[in-house]
Amino acid sequence: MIAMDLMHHSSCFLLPTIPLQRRPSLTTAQLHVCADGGANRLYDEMPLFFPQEDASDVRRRYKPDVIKGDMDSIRREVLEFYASLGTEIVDKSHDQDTTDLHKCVTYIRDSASGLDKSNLCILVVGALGGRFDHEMGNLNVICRFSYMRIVLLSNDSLIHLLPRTYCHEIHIQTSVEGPHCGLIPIGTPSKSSTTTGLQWDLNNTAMEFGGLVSTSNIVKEEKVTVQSDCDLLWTISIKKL
Ligand SMILES: Nc1ncnc2c1ncn2[C@@H]1O[C@H](COP(=O)(O)OP(=O)(O)OP(=O)(O)O)[C@@H](O)[C@H]1O
Ligand SMILES: Cc1ncc(C[n+]2csc(CCO)c2C)c(N)n1
Repeated sequence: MIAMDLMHHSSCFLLPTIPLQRRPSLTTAQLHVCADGGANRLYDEMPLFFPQEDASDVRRRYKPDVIKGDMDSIRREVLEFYASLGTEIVDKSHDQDTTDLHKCVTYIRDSASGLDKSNLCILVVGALGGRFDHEMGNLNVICRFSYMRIVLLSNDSLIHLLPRTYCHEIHIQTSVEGPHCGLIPIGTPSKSSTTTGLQWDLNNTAMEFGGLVSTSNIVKEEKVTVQSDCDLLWTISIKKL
C-alpha cells in the first residue's frame, strides 16, 4: 500500500481581524486581482463599509493591484480611476474562450512579481450566488486548476477541491463555518470515498453525480478527514454574524 501525503485545510482567513486594524481580513492578501466586472463591485461596495469616510479615500485604500479580463463589464470611470492609481490593466478582450476568473488564475499562477507561492491560496470573493453559468464556470476553474488551492466564497458558502492524490484533514473553524456541508464528485464517479467527523460518514462509499452525492451533511467534529479515489468538491456553510 502507498502512503498518501496529508493535505491540511483551514478557513482561518474567515476569522475576524484584530479590531484595531478595522479592515476586512482579505486585505492581508499578497496580491489583489479583480476579474473585469469584479472591479465595479469593489468600487461601488467598499465605501459602504466606511460610511463616515470620503468614498474616494476608501477606494484609494482598497486599490486592486491588477484588473484582468475581457473588459466588457468594467465601467469606464472605474477603469480610469484605478488605472490612474497605478493598477495594472490586462486587457484580454481577444480571448472569448476562457472566463475572467480563469484569466485571473493564470495571471497569479504565472506571476513572477516577488509573490511567495510556496503556500499560495487564492480566495475568490463574489464567486457564488449569482448567475448559474458563472457559478458553473467558477467550479470548472477549480477543477481545471486542481493543482492550485482556490477557494470560492459567498456570504453563505465556501467551496474548494479535495484532490484525490491526498488524504485531507479539514480543520473546522466552528465560530465562523458549519455545520452544513457537502462532498460532491463533480467530474467522475467515485468508486470509494471515506470520511470521518460527519453525521453521515462515507465508508468506502461509491458516489456519482446523478446517483448518490453527499449534500446536507453535518459536521460533527472539529477535524474532518476525507479520502477518495476521485477529486471531490468540499462545501461548508458560512455562519452569519
Ligand atoms: N453573478 C455571478 N456569480 C458568480 N460569479 C460571477 C458572477 N458575476 C461575475 N462572476 C465572476 O466574475 C468574473 C467577471 O465577471 P464579469 O461580469 O466581468 O463577467 P463577463 O465577462 O461579463 O461574463 P459574461 O460575458 O458571461 O456576461 C466572471 O468570470 C465570474 O468568474
Ligand atoms: C463552447 C463555448 N461556449 C461559450 C463560449 C463563450 N465564452 C466562454 S468564456 C467567455 C468569456 C466571458 O468573459 C465567452 C464569451 C465559448 N467561447 N465557447
